[in-house]
Amino acid sequence: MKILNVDQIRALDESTIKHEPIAPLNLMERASLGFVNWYVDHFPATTSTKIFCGLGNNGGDGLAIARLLMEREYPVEVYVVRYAPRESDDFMHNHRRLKLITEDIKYVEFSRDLPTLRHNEVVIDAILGSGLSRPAEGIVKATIETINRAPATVISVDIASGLYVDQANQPDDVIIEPDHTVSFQLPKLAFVLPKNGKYVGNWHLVDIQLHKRYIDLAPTPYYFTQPREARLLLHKRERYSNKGTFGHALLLAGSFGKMGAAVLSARACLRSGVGLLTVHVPQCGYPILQSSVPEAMCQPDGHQTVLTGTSRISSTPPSEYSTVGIGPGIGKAPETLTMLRELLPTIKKPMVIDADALNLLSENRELYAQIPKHSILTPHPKEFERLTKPWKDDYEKLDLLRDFAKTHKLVVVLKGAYSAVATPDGEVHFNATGNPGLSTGGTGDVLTGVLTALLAQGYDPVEAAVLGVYAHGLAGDVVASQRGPIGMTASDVVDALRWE
Ligand SMILES: NC(=O)C1=CN([C@@H]2O[C@H](COP(=O)(O)OP(=O)(O)OC[C@H]3O[C@@H](n4cnc5c(N)ncnc54)[C@H](OP(=O)(O)O)[C@@H]3O)[C@@H](O)[C@H]2O)[C@@H](O)CC1
Ligand SMILES: Nc1ncnc2c1ncn2[C@@H]1O[C@H](COP(=O)(O)OP(=O)(O)O)[C@@H](O)[C@H]1O
Ligand SMILES: [K+]
Repeated sequence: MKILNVDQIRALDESTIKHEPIAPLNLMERASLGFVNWYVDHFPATTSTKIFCGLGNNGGDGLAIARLLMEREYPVEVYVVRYAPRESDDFMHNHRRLKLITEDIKYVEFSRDLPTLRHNEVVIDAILGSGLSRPAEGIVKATIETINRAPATVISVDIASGLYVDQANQPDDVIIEPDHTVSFQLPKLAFVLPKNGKYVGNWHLVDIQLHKRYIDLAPTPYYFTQPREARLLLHKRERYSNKGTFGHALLLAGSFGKMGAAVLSARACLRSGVGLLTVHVPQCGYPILQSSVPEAMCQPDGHQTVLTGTSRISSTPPSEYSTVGIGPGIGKAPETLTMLRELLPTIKKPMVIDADALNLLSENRELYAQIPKHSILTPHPKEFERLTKPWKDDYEKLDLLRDFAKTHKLVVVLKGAYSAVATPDGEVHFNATGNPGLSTGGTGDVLTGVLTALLAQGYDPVEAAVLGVYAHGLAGDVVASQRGPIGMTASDVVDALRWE
């Protein structure tokens, strides 16, 4: 699913009006009805509802929502925040229509006009929408502050008032902090950026049949992966397959005290369909891996506690495996850096690079050029900062991410809520699955195992990253639904991986 910018959203609106064709007012009615259908599903008709409307089309939506809820006999109070002398045409039309069914529209010009908001009521925020062009001030600011202080449940129409759709807010901007945002048809870039979490709440999309062809043709680097799209990437298993069909992966993982990372990664790799798996671990990890992951072959390093790449048993060179995954728990010993330095030029196929392998790279940036093209790197934000440089806001971070992936021709998974998969072409695919239960040690190692398995099976690296990140988050969601997010462990995530 595409994520469009604010100009495209406006043009999409116009394109829908022109091509369907539909009158602008009817489109507003459709959007408002979409919101109301969502509302009715979530809040009973006894819910005391206060709707705050601005003077643009977001306010027009608010007025139409008020009328539609009144028709459904919700106890509704309407407050129009009069911050400017001018109203949009569709606002005016809906204002007239609402006045036909109620005398009781309240106008807020001064702080004293603002009502008291209680915990058992719902506030609908339709003050400012995608037309936001400057920070909220004066009575708009006072209204937003009052709503934010209130114990009421807050729902924003389309986007929280004061939040920009696709550009950074300033730290002192006053923005609605909703419990929910109900937006129209397509997600907005602002919804998937970490700093905006409290200005978005839980977000929901209502389909208002905007012009499909416009959406199909609109150029954008940003996508939001839907379950249906992720599932389409899954390869089917042929009836006449054998373990050779699904690749032989080499995982370089673990060091003294961090063998768990190797175990988790290996288990996840096996749970993700790899045909054969060899894990190269320091000698101290040999009995651990052999007993905890009997399905994997284990190759002990020549060194007792860290990886050096040497082995006393005769072994296949890394370049001959279907793919190589490196990083979980390896530490940053000088010998391990030497191993990485020697390994990279020999590998000609995309590989998976994570954790301390990324940190070693960031301390030795001359190695970037040696990373096989289209490899998958899986930094969390701190690791990504080490690989690049600090950013001033989430938008600058996104630019850095796209730039890094493009410059080095890599697939970069920037992990976190809504993990972002950046492609060598400069696209970014945001992932929807996952939850805060995954914020626990070892879940990143699990992801490395998953991605290594997919590359070994011959998945295209971008598809592997999009599908793997999706399946990993989904496993986390399954665990959260069974036992709640708080006690989730990385092992639970491995066990919950499913490929269907
Ligand atoms: N596209 C879709 O899918 C559909 C969209 N629909 C709805 O339309 C909404 C967008 O409507 P919109 O363009 O009228 O914008 P909105 O934010 O209501 O008001 C802009 C006005 O506010 C002003 N203004 C700006 N910042 C300000 C500030 N800080 N303080 C005070 N004023 C400020 C600004 O002034 P200006 O920048 O022109 O000087 C302008 O006059 C969208 O969010 C959705 O709800 C649906 O109905 C149909 C389908
Ligand atoms: N709040 C969250 N919502 C969704 N996914 C999350 C959240 N927090 C963490 N994750 C996921 O959990 C994993 C954590 O990886 P990482 O930080 O490398 O952990 P570790 O190094 O302990 O293995 C990533 O895949 C990340 O996307
Ligand atoms: K709003």
